[in-house]
Amino acid sequence: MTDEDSWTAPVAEAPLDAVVRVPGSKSITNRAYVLSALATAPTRVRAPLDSRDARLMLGALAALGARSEETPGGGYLVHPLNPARIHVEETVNVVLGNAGTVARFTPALATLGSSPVLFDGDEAIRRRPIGPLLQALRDLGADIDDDGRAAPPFTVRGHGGLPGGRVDLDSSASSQFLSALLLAAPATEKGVTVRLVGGNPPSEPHIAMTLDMLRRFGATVDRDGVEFHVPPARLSCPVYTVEPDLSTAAPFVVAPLLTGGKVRIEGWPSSTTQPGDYLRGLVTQLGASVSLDEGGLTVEGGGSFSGATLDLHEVGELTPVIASLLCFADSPSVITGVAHLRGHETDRLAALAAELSGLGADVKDTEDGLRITPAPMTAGVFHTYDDHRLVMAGAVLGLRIPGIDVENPATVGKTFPGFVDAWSSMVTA
Ligand SMILES: O=C(O)C1=C[C@@H](OP(=O)(O)O)[C@@H](O)[C@H](O)C1
Ligand SMILES: C=C(OP(=O)(O)O)C(=O)O
Repeated sequence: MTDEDSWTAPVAEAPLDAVVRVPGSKSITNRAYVLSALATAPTRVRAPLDSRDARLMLGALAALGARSEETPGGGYLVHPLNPARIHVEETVNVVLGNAGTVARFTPALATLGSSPVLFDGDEAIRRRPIGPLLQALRDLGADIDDDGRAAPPFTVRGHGGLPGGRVDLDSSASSQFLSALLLAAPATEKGVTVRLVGGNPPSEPHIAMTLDMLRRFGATVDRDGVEFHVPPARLSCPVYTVEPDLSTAAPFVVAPLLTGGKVRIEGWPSSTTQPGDYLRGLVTQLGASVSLDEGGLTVEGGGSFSGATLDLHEVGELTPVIASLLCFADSPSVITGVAHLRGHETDRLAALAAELSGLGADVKDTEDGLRITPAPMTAGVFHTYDDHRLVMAGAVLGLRIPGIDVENPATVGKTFPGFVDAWSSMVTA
């Protein structure tokens, strides 16, 4: 049952036997759009994600002077940024929603124009970290006015280009700070050399994704440990095809462990930088059998599984779904390495501890993760804090527990507007 406010997640009454298609990767789509806007000729982005975050990115780029048009057969043709289209004196608005990729990747682009650009979004994005990125952009020559808030709303005043140069960056709160500097680097006058200081950035696969996609658009990228160098470059990539989103696939991949039977995810790439590929190893460790062929990934599961100690530092966005899964293990689990999740869409560690414990499991948030001690769980409301991945986590619980009412299911539209239908079809297939 779905109404505007809640959705009763379906229980799997029998082992699953389903084939699922998930939409394009948010992270690849939004990088492809940014790089297309910085290219010298239009790029056709094929099979992109169509969701709130992806639309916000297209909207931001349009506001900054890079228009895009839908192409027959799906996807978008993204035209290069034309800084001259931004009129002096008029303030341009970029709407961030709660999209980390839009908030972190687009401010550098506003330095290329010649008018003030105001960045703001949902209440939640005002609480997410961005200060070290704004400071690094200033160090590279950007003119940014944030009234000392180190948060949206802030204004970037374009002066027709970003000088670039060497900069130290603490990217420990989000890998997106580093990705943002690297994505913009080819468009700077001197290129950019970033030296990481502070703690190790999370989400290493997303950094690898940034480097890989820069290279595909023709940039040169050198990495020497904690130092990255990207010289100025003329970017181009006539066609870019987006992979399915393997993080969005997470609840579907783990489902057979809870229900038995099998689920096939179509289009799983044989080689990828996406963090979601970690799931293949994880579900194997938990007793599923997994086979990857040219057409996709098949996961077959069933039976009980033991808890695990997992460092999810590199794949933090998978935590909500994995935490729900581990509530059904036959021994306790510990998740570490994800302190930065307190600065995601919501404080995910606090939210998961509250919601999973509220339904009966014993889940505690620690300084950098979760301690999960399984216990019988019962029906109730699973609050989602306007976080798409909490909707997915609630759906996973519902496979085994009747009466899980997932609050505000529409918020899953950040990355997968069709999630509720796709999930229900999988469960009833
Ligand atoms: O660069 C990206 O596309 C992303 C990087 C990660 O951010 P953090 O490093 O802030 O966790 C990830 O969690 C987010 O969903 C997408
Ligand atoms: C952290 C996430 O999103 P964002 O791109 O807004 O950072 C996420 O999708 O889990």
